[in-house]
Amino acid sequence: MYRIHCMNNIARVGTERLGAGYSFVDEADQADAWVVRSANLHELALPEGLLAIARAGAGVNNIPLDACAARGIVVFNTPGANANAVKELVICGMLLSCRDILGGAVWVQENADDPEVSKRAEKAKKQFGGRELAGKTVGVIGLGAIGAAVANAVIDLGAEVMGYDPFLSLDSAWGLDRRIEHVTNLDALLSKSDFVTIHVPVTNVTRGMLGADQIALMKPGAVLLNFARDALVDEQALAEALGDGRVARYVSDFANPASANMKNALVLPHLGASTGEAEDNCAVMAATELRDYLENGNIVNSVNYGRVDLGPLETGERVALFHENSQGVIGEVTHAVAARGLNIENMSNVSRGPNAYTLLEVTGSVDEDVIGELRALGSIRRARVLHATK
Ligand SMILES: NC(=O)c1ccc[n+]([C@@H]2O[C@H](COP(=O)([O-])OP(=O)(O)OC[C@H]3O[C@@H](n4cnc5c(N)ncnc54)[C@H](O)[C@@H]3O)[C@@H](O)[C@H]2O)c1
Ligand SMILES: O=C(O)CC[C@@H](O)C(=O)O
Repeated sequence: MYRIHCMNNIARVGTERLGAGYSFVDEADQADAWVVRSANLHELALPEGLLAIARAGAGVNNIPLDACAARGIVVFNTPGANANAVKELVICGMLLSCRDILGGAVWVQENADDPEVSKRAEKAKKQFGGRELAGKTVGVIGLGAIGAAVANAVIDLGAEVMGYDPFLSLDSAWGLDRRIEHVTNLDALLSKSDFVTIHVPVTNVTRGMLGADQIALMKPGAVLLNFARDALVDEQALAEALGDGRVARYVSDFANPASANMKNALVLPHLGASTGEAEDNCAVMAATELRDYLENGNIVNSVNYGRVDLGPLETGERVALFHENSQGVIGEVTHAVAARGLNIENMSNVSRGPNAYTLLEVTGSVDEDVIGELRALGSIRRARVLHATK
């Protein structure tokens, strides 16, 4: 029985996906794995027995990835599972910034009791008008699951699209509409776009990537949309640009004391992934990843370890080893296993920086002595044996 602790509530289809071999515990330090949405894990102690963390969502800036990797705690996310929900809200944000739709709706509410409201509406409406998205240039920074979906959608609405992503994956590239102009210079995108929308993860490299210098390059009257993370933008510099009208609007999914008080800003309470469909997708994907790791030793969609996939564990046993990425470790491991009369049928090894993971499929019985011997090797940080259950 594996014990799961949910740091945030996740959709029921996800907990059901975990199934009979799983129980939910209230105490984080008693769990084999954590499931999390946006809770900040940076300040929490990582319990000795914690094997994995699944982020039901895309962004992992709330999780100490390196500290987890060093301890052999695999961190997963759910790539693309909430992308459609975010795409729809980004399009909504663009359209809301084109005309004063919210102002118009408030005007109607305020005049609801006036029997002359329909006549007066025809006069009042000119203050809420604006422009169309069609024919404008939209600059998309980051063409992953969300950015690519936004780029394709706005091109279908008649906009011109410039896309910037120096690390574009082959999968994303295949899915992009051919009419999207691929730009390699962020400054060019900023100076030509009527709408700029950012869809990159926040990392030590991207933090503050839209700083005062980049904001100064934006086309006068442009709109900036940020449904990725607030830390990507220098919001103090942006407040000044919004104040003097150089940037017309800021549409952000991240309420904080700075953005909530900005002039000409439309700020939402982190609603991008808040649809039933996205929550279900994320919860099911997170649960599937956890099961595959806990039961089979496979690592799929991890953000701090490479991919290992030996398929389902149907017969025999597997040994999962986290170790230093250093010369001679694999030799020591295979030697120790062979000395115990176990035959390695299949094996996969991945490394990322100083950390490595090796999954061995063996015939023969892996008893506690073997595991104890492996653990005694100086380079091994965590060893676990997995038994076929069928
Ligand atoms: N508002 C929300 O509720 C919500 C929901 C989902 C995701 N997000 C945020 O959006 C981000 C993107 O999500 P996604 O699902 O598209 O992730 P993704 O991993 O599919 O795409 C990110 C893209 O950014 C690109 N990139 C990385 N560094 C870059 C750089 N310096 N310049 C340009 N491109 C760069 C990558 O190559 C990748 O294509 C997440 O990391 C998360 O922070 C927010
Ligand atoms: O869980 C959420 O509600 C937000 C998730 C979102 O920010 C993400 O990065 O996937």
